[in-house]
Amino acid sequence: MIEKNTVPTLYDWAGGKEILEKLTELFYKKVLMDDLLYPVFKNMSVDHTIHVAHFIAEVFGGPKLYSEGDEGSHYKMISHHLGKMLDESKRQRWIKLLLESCDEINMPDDPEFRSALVAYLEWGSRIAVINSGKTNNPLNETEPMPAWGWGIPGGPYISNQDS
Ligand code: HEM
Repeated sequence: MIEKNTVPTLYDWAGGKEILEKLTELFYKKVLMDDLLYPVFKNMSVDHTIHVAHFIAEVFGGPKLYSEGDEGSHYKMISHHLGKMLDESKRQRWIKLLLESCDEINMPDDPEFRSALVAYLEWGSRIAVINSGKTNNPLNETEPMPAWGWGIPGGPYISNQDS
């Protein structure tokens, strides 16, 4: 049970680094078995799976696993999407497989967490599609990493029993 006056980060509530690494490991297994997404990801780098976990971890308020640990940046992440020519059908499949993976590894499914998670995935994936049609990176190299929070709900679900 969480204290009412201490709101965890999305990263902590999700289960931290281990759960996010487990999530992307399962997700990219599904991606590589998917007819629509296999051609997009068949040449992905060996570090891709772990880098995406670390990127999301950092955006969700965790340690700087991507920008410091992996020497990444928001600019570099955007660069990876340039010219990939993604479209809405690929984006929707990507989201579907990711959310299926969340359920299969029993990530928190309270309304507040899933609402914040889906909002972030919608935002990030739509930006990925937009940038995939470009050849030049629209960001400055010094652009900070995005940061995501709970939004209006303000924190995870607390049942009436706990109040
Ligand atoms: C919230 C949404 C997304 C996030 C946070 C994200 C994150 C990332 C990151 C961190 C990388 C770089 C990995 C590295 O440093 O090695 C990357 C690369 C890439 N992403 Fe995304 N991505 C998102 C959405 C998408 C979507 C919707 C697609 C396709 C449907 C996509 C396709 C790719 C591809 C093809 C690469 C390059 C893989 C490689 O060649 O190594 N991404 N993404």
